[in-house]
Amino acid sequence: MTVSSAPGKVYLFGEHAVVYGEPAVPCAIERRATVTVEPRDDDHVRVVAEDLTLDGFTVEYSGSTDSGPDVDVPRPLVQAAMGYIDAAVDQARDAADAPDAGFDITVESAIPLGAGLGSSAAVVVAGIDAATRALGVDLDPEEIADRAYRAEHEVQDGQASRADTFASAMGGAVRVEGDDCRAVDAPALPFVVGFDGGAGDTGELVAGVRALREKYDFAADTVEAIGDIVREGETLLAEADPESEPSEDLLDALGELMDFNHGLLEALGVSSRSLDSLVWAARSGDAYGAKLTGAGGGGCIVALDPTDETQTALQYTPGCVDAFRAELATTGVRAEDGNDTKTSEEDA
Ligand SMILES: Nc1ncnc2c1ncn2[C@@H]1O[C@H](COP(=O)(O)OP(=O)(O)OP(=O)(O)O)[C@@H](O)[C@H]1O
Ligand SMILES: C[C@@](O)(CCO)CC(=O)[O-]
Ligand SMILES: [Mg+2]
Repeated sequence: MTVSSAPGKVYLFGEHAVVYGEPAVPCAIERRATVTVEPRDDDHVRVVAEDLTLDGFTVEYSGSTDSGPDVDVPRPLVQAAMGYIDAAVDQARDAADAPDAGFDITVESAIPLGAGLGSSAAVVVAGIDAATRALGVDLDPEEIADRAYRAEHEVQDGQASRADTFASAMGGAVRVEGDDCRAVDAPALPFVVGFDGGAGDTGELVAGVRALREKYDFAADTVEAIGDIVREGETLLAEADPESEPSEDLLDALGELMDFNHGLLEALGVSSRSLDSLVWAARSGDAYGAKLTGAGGGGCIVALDPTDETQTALQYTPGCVDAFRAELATTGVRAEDGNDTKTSEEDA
């Protein structure tokens, strides 16, 4: 049996624009998805995913995952629920050159679904790691990131960046611009997350931005302006000492850029009334800045505040179902079963 976990993420800056080649800075956070894989003697795949909104279900199917499972649930719902796991299974079979490998898979996750914290990327990254290790293949985190990107790209109809999957596989703060993905040395930022209990459809929201960008030059300019915000923000991060607490000046400047970034995302139509209300609650709670994170439509906002004030303000805001501090996850994908050669090599 192999068990792997991978973290979710918040975007300090740059979601959506990253799909069109602008840079983005997502940061992995200590909320993880854990995938347990047991190889089977046949070619069946059996998935237990208790956190899915279908109230938890169990399916069993054989052969190619293309044919889909035979269960009594509307097909689009199952596809939405199963697409990422299916794609992770396909990637693992391909990496191990074992097209007929079968698995029993259990998914457990502390990352709310569709809420902008990268639940899909974490499940795919942890799933590929656990399933390839179950087949005796040990991929390095960069290769898992690449395969997880291909999985998200496929499920999201060709509309995905490498940002979520790279952050989840590598951990820490990262910078992604097209195919160029790298770690960023950043001080530990005091992230506070507010959750409105909702979710957005990543594919639909990305398609909406794409349509606006094609219709209006000023929408294309807005996407580029988000890229300018990211470039400004990464200059600030590069000047900061990654070993020290972030200074008040740095938090002030980053917060201003986050507020601006949220405004541009709002203009591109991916915010919502409840996300805006959480953003404003965080700002009046004394956050240095606040913005939606991830695809938007509903879900989470991220704010910067080293004190408890923003979290408290969010907790008292109608429509906020959860508010918590999100620590930077310094480790990306990792084995939870003691069988990881990646970690043992580092230890040696
Ligand atoms: N615990 C889980 N078990 C099984 N599948 C999951 C789980 N968590 C997420 N998924 C898969 O990921 C999908 C949600 O991914 P989606 O990209 O829409 O949102 P997200 O990744 O949470 O947010 P964002 O991409 O905006 O950061 C779910 O529909 C499901 O297919
Ligand atoms: C909206 C988006 O930029 C982030 C979703 O977390 C989509 C992507 O990068 O694939
Ligand atoms: Mg996602």
